[in-house]
Amino acid sequence: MSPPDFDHAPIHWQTDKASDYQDIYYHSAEHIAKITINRPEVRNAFRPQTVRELIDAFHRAHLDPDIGVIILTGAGELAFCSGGDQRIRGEAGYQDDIGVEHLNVLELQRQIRTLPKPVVAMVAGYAIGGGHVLHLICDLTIAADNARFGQTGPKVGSFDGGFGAGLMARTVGLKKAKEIWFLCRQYDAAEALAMGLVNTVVPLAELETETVAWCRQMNRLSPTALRVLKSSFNADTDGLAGIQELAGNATALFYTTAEGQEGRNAFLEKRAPDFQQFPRRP
Ligand SMILES: CC(C)(COP(=O)(O)OP(=O)(O)OC[C@H]1O[C@@H](n2cnc3c(N)ncnc32)[C@H](O)[C@@H]1OP(=O)(O)O)[C@@H](O)C(=O)NCCC(=O)NCCSC(=O)CCC(=O)c1ccccc1C(=O)O
Repeated sequence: MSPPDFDHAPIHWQTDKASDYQDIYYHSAEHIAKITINRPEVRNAFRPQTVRELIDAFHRAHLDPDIGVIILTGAGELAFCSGGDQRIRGEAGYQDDIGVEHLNVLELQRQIRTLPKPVVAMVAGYAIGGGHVLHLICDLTIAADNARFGQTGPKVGSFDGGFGAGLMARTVGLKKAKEIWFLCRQYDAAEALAMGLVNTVVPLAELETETVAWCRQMNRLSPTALRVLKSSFNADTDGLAGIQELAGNATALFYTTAEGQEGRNAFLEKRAPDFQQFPRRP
């Protein structure tokens, strides 16, 4: 008899009743937060309000010490996200309720990169345009077998020359990244797996179960090791901001040591610090 598979057991999400999001859902259970773009009528395209709410939800999951891993997904089976809502695209960005034009998804991208917890994209259906970039930014991607991936920028008069181009090239290689952007083709889940764009492909009916299993496995590991690894993977791509994130982790760890605390204590006690007591390790 095989042992019980707790990783794939059902999960019972708690809905957050306190938040008044219009465009997203926030669920949590077992140290996992699940953030869902809920605009299925437009294949989960985002508007400035959607992005504002996503930033708020990620901030919340970031600050919650009970959350170890975050899932980003889209409502329904037809799409993860179809990028910026083209119906409200103005002359210089996406218009909010009072007509101000934004490209605030770029802020969300940076937030997911620097958030010190693993973020997993759970993709059913289309991940297209800015929605494709969002899954790319996430640390891992679990795809359903109905997933379809691609960029449309040069077709609809847009492009993402930041992470959308640079991180794509580092993920799938330069030639493939240029193909994705220059030809605006769509790729099925098997092709995405073959080019290293996703981590695994599962039947649609098993998408959430498998994603949760991966999250449960990560939640059993050292949060500090995962945190420092994430910033290490991102450091060179993200330049000084990446080094800042990695170094910030070193500073936070240093603060927890007696050596780091000696400096603070000496200042508060108005005496000279005694760093001679600490070893110069090889
Ligand atoms: C996603 C599709 C391939 C799905 O096709 P299909 O299943 O056949 O459904 P449709 O009938 O086409 O769509 C159903 C319904 O949804 C509407 N819709 C779909 N996508 C959008 C959208 N992005 N905006 C608005 N509305 C959308 C569609 O019109 C239908 O509505 P009806 O009323 O029923 O007609 C297909 O829908 C598709 O190709 N969609 C468009 C994909 C696209 O081109 N997206 C925009 C890419 S550009 C972008 O995302 C920029 C983002 C950004 O902010 C940015 C800015 C600066 C730098 C970087 C970025 C960045 O990329 O992040």
